[in-house]
Amino acid sequence: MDYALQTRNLAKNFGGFTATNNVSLNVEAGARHALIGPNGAGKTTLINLLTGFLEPTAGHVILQGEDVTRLGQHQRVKRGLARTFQINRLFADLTVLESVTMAVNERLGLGARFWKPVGAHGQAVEEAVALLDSLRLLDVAHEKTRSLAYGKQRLIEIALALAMKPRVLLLDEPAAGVPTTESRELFESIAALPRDVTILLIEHDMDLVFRFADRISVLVGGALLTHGTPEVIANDPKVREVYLGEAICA
Ligand SMILES: Nc1ncnc2c1ncn2[C@@H]1O[C@H](COP(=O)(O)OP(=O)(O)OP(=O)(O)O)[C@@H](O)[C@H]1O
Repeated sequence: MDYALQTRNLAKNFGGFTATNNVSLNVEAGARHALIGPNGAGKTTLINLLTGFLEPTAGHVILQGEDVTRLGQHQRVKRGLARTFQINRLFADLTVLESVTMAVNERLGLGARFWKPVGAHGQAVEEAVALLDSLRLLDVAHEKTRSLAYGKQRLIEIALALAMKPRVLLLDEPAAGVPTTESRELFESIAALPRDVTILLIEHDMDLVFRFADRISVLVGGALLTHGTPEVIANDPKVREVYLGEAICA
């Protein structure tokens, strides 16, 4: 099996509290893999361990077969790991095209030269335009990011992560705070991303998870409860017990 991202017996303690408990996760190359679990299950902590924002207490993170446990965040990005955040991190006063061009520039090592006219960096602009086109965002290219609907802003954050040309994209609640009317469209755009980008997604909205994911891992109390296809997860009594009272449907 070809895995894009794996953890081996990963653990994280905060003082005497175990937030990540011996997690061995396998994310297949090309998968749309969702990480679910109740509040406080340790999903964000696990993502932070994967990106290198947090150092594990024990265990390993393996990115495309390479042990990256000792590498910093920047080095993991260079090796193809990108993420989005739960909170909005856009520069409100830049246009969509300026924002994405800046991200491409950063990857190309040209620095974040957002004070220069975007026309100054032909290659980066061309690439940014192609990226916006693939996400059906060209019509808003010259609008300020702050003027856009929140669902579109979240999509632009994904565009910024894609500008890093990742092999693995970690999406931390991309639909958080997005009205239901917009979240469907947002997920359609995420579902249409090319399969050469593996996606690991944290999402609370079970309806979106079951529409989107082809693999699901369930975290409870910092440990992996189970994993499998959406059908297997939806019919697992252990999972139903955890989500008692919440709708789980395949
Ligand atoms: N820096 C920290 N110091 C101490 N405890 C922490 C820290 N970060 C997280 N925790 C604790 O670890 C547990 C897991 O938190 P985490 O944010 O990873 O869960 P989550 O599954 O992402 O939750 P949610 O769905 O609510 O975002 C929680 O009990 C949290 O209080």
